[in-house]
Amino acid sequence: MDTIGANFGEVIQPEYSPAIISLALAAFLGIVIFSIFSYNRRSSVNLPPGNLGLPFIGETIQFLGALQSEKPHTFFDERVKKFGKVFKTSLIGDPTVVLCGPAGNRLVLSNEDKLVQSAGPKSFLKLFGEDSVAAKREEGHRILRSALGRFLGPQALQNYIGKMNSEMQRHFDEKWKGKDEVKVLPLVRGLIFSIATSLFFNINDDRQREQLHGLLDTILVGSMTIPLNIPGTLFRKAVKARAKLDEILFALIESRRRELRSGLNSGNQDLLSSLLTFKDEKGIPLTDKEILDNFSVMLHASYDTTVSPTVLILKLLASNPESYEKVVQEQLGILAGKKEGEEVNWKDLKAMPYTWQAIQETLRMYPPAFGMFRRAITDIHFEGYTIPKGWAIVWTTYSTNGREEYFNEPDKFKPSRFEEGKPLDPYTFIPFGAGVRICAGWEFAKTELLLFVHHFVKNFSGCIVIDPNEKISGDPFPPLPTSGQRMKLIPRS
Ligand code: HEM
Repeated sequence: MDTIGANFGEVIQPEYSPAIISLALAAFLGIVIFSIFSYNRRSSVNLPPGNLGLPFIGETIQFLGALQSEKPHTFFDERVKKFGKVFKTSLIGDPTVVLCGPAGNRLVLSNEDKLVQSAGPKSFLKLFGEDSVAAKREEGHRILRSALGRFLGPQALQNYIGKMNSEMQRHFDEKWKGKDEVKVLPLVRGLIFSIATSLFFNINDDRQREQLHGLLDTILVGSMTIPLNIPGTLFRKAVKARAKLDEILFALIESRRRELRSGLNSGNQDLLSSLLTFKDEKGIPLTDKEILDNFSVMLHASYDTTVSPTVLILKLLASNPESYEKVVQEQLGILAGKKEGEEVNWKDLKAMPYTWQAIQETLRMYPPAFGMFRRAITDIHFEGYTIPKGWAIVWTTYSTNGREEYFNEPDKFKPSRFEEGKPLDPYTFIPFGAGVRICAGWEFAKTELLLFVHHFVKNFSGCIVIDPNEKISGDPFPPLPTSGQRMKLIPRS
């Protein structure tokens, strides 16, 4: 694993075995004891076929190993071939049923709080917070979604597009322009993080941004390890980083509260103001813990997921000149209607259908999220099998996105498959999930990705990926070029 955060604040050296081993150990330490009792007791029910793997460890190593490889879908493909689209396994300490294909996706994503509820690894919950939108359920989840919706909905986004534009332009001016060659991944990481800190907290100071970036990286590393809070572990480091992050963010909360009280801030300036001024239908504001946990989860959820398609779309366009030319023509058409220095606006984003098709095709070929875990809250009967109450359930993008059954010539980059008037079968293309837990930031991500491509085309007439065969793999997810994707740039004259 690469050293993460080496350029920022705290330098983090991976001193222990990688995430995959830690998670296996976590399983070994007995998180699954419950599960063993549970499925032995229920041996009379018609469980789906599959392999529960090694005692305690289950198939966690194979699962995370596949997600870290160039072919992350193999874990699912091999088992679908052997057992069918509904199979059992044991992952990260839990007996698990994986549901593949649109019918399985529909079952999980349209039955939140009826048949299933959110569930995630313990280390993740501890570090990102039990009061975050990703962890809360039922009414608590609904309230947090509506609090975040004030900041992430299309109405609010229209107010932030100017800020996103200036972050992008500044970034290209400072880090890309005048260079013959760049390493894309670290640059895009910096850009996406800067946009988050600017729009979430109105932090514009580079040193403070770098400090937060270092803390987030430490938390991300720790969230995929054994949740052992003892000196020397990566988890302990992550817990300390989360405490430091809270300290910084709490100071921001206090100072913003003062500004809001004295009328110096309008309440819709950024995510911070938006959460501080939110009240639910009963007039109850969010607690400080809810605000902090949601900052933490928002920083995480908006980061690598967006970095991955932002980097990979350049690779895919560079190797598909016909598609690249169409994107260029669309973007130049928009620029032609602008005065010197005038930036694109919300209306212009609606006039980028082909660019959006190319982004969707990138998300299809390289889904940033493999899917998500849920827990069965009742016995579920599906396709002749029973998924026992308490078992984990996985829905996955990898069961549809790359399969010939749903996408003709799935290995080819064909943005036209997303053309208007060519409806896709429901639940076959769901990079952002679906239903009540659909990604809260999907429109934010769409705006960021469209603006990134726009600014790239505005500044460069072309690019060449130096190593077109560079490995793309997750650590354990989302997919990223392993050497950072070096590219030659051709400036637009
Ligand atoms: C291309 C970029 C992104 C992708 C592919 C993506 C994908 C996803 C997926 C698959 C989920 C889980 C859905 C489930 O549990 O079934 C999710 C949840 C979430 N995402 Fe994103 N995401 C992206 C960007 C963002 C951004 C930019 C933000 C914030 C600004 C964000 C905020 C969230 C939040 C808060 C949740 C939790 C929602 C809930 O549990 O109700 N995401 N995302």
